[in-house]
Amino acid sequence: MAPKPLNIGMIGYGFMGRAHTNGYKRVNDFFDLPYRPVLKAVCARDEAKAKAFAEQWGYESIETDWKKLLARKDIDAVDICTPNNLHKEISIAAAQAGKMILCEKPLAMNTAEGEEMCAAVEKAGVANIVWYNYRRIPAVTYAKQIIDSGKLGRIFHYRANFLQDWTINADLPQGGAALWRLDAAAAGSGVTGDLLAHCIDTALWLNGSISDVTAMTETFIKERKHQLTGKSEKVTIDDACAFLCHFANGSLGLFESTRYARGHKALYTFEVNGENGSLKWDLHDLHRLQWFDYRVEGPLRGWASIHVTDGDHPYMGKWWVPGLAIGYEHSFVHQVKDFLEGLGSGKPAGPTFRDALETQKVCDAVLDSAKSGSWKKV
Ligand SMILES: NC(=O)C1=CN([C@@H]2O[C@H](COP(=O)(O)OP(=O)(O)OC[C@H]3O[C@@H](n4cnc5c(N)ncnc54)[C@H](OP(=O)(O)O)[C@@H]3O)[C@@H](O)[C@H]2O)C=CC1
Ligand SMILES: O=C1CO[C@H](CO)[C@@H](O)[C@@H]1O
Repeated sequence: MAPKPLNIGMIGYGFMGRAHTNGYKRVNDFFDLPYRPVLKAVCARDEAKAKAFAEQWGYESIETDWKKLLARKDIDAVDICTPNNLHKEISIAAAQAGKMILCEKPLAMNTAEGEEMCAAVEKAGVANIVWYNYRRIPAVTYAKQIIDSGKLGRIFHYRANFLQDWTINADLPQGGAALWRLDAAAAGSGVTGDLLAHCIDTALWLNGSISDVTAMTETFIKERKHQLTGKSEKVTIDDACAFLCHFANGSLGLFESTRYARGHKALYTFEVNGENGSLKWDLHDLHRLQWFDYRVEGPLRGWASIHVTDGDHPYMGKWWVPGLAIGYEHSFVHQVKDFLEGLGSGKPAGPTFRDALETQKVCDAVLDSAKSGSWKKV
């Protein structure tokens, strides 16, 4: 049966606007799905840029006011690709307008906002998902399958890093286009909500819930010129954050993120150590899963490198031939695929707003702990 059209209204044409649109455009060419995204409208304040984006990527129309987009009868699903301070207002209005919602991460600026957003989508009964896309890199999904099969046995340790170096320059301003991530009013927090949120989402998915945390944060450059006011203003986001935690399954967690790790652009790694084995993954080598199986006897026991590109690996059967790798952008194609399949089957793909609220709660506990210098329950 031909897939049913699903009209997308996307807000924001930046980094994520491109990544999501690429996902919408390619997904039906590779996967058999009950729905087909239709690029109905893109919305942003800058009309000329929105028009140029619509032309280049194939959107049928543009809007410059997201409220007008939500009022349109021909939009089924709203995709929120704006800075974090708009996620709540747009999500709640979209839910009230009966639209499905695909919202970028972090879900919200804080837990209180996230709670309101969950209440709104649940009251309206609209499909919802948050773009924690790293779950859908085949090697990460495969790690989930291995852990869920029980092969690792009891889990002792979970550790993750997300390292970047793009804010070391003290002359970099804060606020405004592109640099909104340095402005707490637009971002909510620094690396905690921007980068650790990804690590936390993956960790909760792979290793279950986190009970309590102790954290430290640092803001290395204390003042930066603000692009919107033109004045030098205090920087209130966290430039670096590290935390320890207990998972409900008894394992210990260790997480670190910074934008001051010279030489690292986007080094996301995680490692899980269990009684029978360990797993390691690295975004720079994203199709590979390192696997140590203690139950292998004799001199062959050691770290093995699984090239997650076989037809029976998650998602891979629909791409090329075994052995040929795919990349970062495919995680967004896979997220669209899972969302559309969830609509068809009635079993919603995660992380839903409610799932992503758990990540938000951990982020808030981490920031609270760093402020108070004490352990915080999640
Ligand atoms: N899942 C992931 O791995 C990633 C997630 N993200 C998340 O995606 C979101 C967007 O990030 P990113 O794409 O990098 O941001 P960009 O700065 O690249 O793009 C932001 C977009 O939002 C638009 N925008 C801003 N304010 C408004 C408004 N009031 N009304 C309509 N449009 C508006 C801007 O257009 P204009 O100025 O013309 O209005 C711009 O197109 C963030 O929440 C971020 O955390 C980001 C990167 C990776
Ligand atoms: O995954 C990511 C990569 O880095 C970006 C910032 O530079 C983040 O916003 C994003 O979520």
